[in-house]
Amino acid sequence: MTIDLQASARHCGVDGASAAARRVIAALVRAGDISTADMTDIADRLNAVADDLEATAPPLGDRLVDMWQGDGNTRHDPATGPENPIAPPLEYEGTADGGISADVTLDLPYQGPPSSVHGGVSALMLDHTLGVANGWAGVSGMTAELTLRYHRLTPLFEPVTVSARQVSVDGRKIRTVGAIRHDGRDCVTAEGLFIAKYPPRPR
Ligand SMILES: CCCCCCCC/C=C\CCCCCCCC(=O)SCCNC(=O)CCNC(=O)[C@H](O)C(C)(C)COP(=O)(O)OP(=O)(O)OC[C@H]1O[C@@H](n2cnc3c(N)ncnc32)[C@H](O)[C@@H]1OP(=O)(O)O
Repeated sequence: MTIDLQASARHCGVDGASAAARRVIAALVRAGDISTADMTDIADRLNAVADDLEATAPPLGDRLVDMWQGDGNTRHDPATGPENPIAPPLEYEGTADGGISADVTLDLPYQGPPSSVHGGVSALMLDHTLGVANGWAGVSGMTAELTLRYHRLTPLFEPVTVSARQVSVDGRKIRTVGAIRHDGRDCVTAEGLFIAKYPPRPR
């Protein structure tokens, strides 16, 4: 059974609020302390929003069940989740080689070297993309090993393509490869070993 590639993003509800929070995160990192904004006032207003959210949040167990509805891709993960403000978010489509890919432009919250993507962020995007490529191919598992090679800097502010495809399934061992590319050149390549096992979803 393959999975839906895109968690259906909504422009209202928590997706809309998460998109707004994503803007706030990027705007804060762009502003820094050399902005003319009154950061004390901004902190007060953001804390007021957090107070509202915390006062009305469901019990954690209920939210975990809600997050893990269905058997396909998730809506809350830190790579694609439309309801997670720290997700870029990646939006996948299928590719002719049976894999998946997403075009994404990252901004300052994801910076490592100057004007370049942080290596850990690249690792996050590739781990998740290899995992979803497995789901797309029909046999998925948990990451046992992820080997990355950083060939050149991955730029911020310009579109890059994150892609992956499943290469083989040997018993419970799944091998998957992927890359982050810019302007047709590899910035980061990945090889993953996944083991066909998943902890049960909270129900
Ligand atoms: C997020 C969940 C979504 C679910 C949705 C499903 C639908 C798909 C849709 C959407 C995809 C979403 C995409 C998510 C992407 C993110 C993925 C992650 O972040 S996963 C979290 C990080 N990974 C861990 O935390 C694993 C922790 N490790 C473990 O739990 C175990 O070590 C595990 C499961 C990897 C293996 O444990 P054992 O007990 O089941 O199996 P044993 O018997 O140890 O190994 C089986 C075979 O594999 C080899 N093996 C195991 N680990 C190895 C390793 N690190 N290197 C080499 N070989 C290894 C062993 O030597 C053995 O080989 P021999 O059968 O004897 O030939």
